[in-house]
Amino acid sequence: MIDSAILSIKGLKTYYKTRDGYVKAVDDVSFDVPKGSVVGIAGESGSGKSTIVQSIFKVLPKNAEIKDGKIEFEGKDILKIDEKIFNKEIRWKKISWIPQVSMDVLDPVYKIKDQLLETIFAHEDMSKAEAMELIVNQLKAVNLPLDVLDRYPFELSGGQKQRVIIATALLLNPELVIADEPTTALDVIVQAQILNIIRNLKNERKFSMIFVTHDLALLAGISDYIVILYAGKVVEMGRTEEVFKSPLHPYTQLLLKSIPDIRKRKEKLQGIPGEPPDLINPPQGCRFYPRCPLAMDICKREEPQLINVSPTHYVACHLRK
Ligand SMILES: Nc1ncnc2c1ncn2[C@@H]1O[C@H](COP(=O)(O)OP(=O)(O)OP(=O)(O)O)[C@@H](O)[C@H]1O
Repeated sequence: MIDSAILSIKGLKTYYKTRDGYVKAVDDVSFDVPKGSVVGIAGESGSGKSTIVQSIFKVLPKNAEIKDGKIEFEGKDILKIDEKIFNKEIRWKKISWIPQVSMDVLDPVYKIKDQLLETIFAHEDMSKAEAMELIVNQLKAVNLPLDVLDRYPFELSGGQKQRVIIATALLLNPELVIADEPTTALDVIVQAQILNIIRNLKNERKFSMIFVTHDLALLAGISDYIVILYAGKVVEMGRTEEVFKSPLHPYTQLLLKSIPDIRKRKEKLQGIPGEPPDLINPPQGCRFYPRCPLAMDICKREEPQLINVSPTHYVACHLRK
């Protein structure tokens, strides 16, 4: 673990109980978020990204069970903190969340002003005038006109809604912000604007951040570290430049090959052949071996452990032993 980590996930196992057995969605995942840094979590759909985020923010669906592990925030295991205390003192105040705009987190029957006021009053003793001052400053920070305050969510565009969600997430000056696919479902131009806003606010306010995406290319411009997830396991992690310049896991290499390169327009894009495994009965050895172009015999039998190839770069692959 890194000494200056604001968040340290250790051996986290989050499973979902289903009629057919447990879905091992997050299976022994460990990584740190160094204070002040942005950690990107990337992986295909179903790799467990949202399950990690929901475990940290303590908003897992009812059939989820945390089977093992710790999530230490500022040195305290948040899994052991009582829900009432977590809600009053940590959720939104110290750790906050920017979900996908399509998740409809804004309540359709309340005006934007009332939603923002409610977030403040749930956590802070403050007069309405003070709260309004905070809200006005926050809207300016995300480049929204003040007239959105008297509108309902359905009267806003996708990009405007996402700005309101960012404003809400940053209202109470959190120390850790979890951005969970914050630009998915927005068009390319709006995506770039939202990323810029997040980047600028991060530089200004110096919070730490987890940035979840299925699009590895997005992380090049925003993250300091990258964690690559495959089927509920960390297969590689390191500084962003290490992962981009010398990807070691065949899965990371394939993910990088599937990023379009605007300089080589004619190059044919490669998807990754095959499907992720069934997480109720995952393969015994490496979970990637059925799709791995470099699979060896040992990969079917033995699960590769994460090993260091530099002080900050880790990979779990038998090729790297
Ligand atoms: N409530 C649930 N009950 C059963 N299985 C679930 C539940 N929620 C998620 N899963 C399964 O857990 C695995 C991980 O899902 P998760 O949503 O964390 O992945 P993800 O990487 O965030 O995917 P996406 O990018 O599509 O959101 C998947 O196999 C998914 O089908």
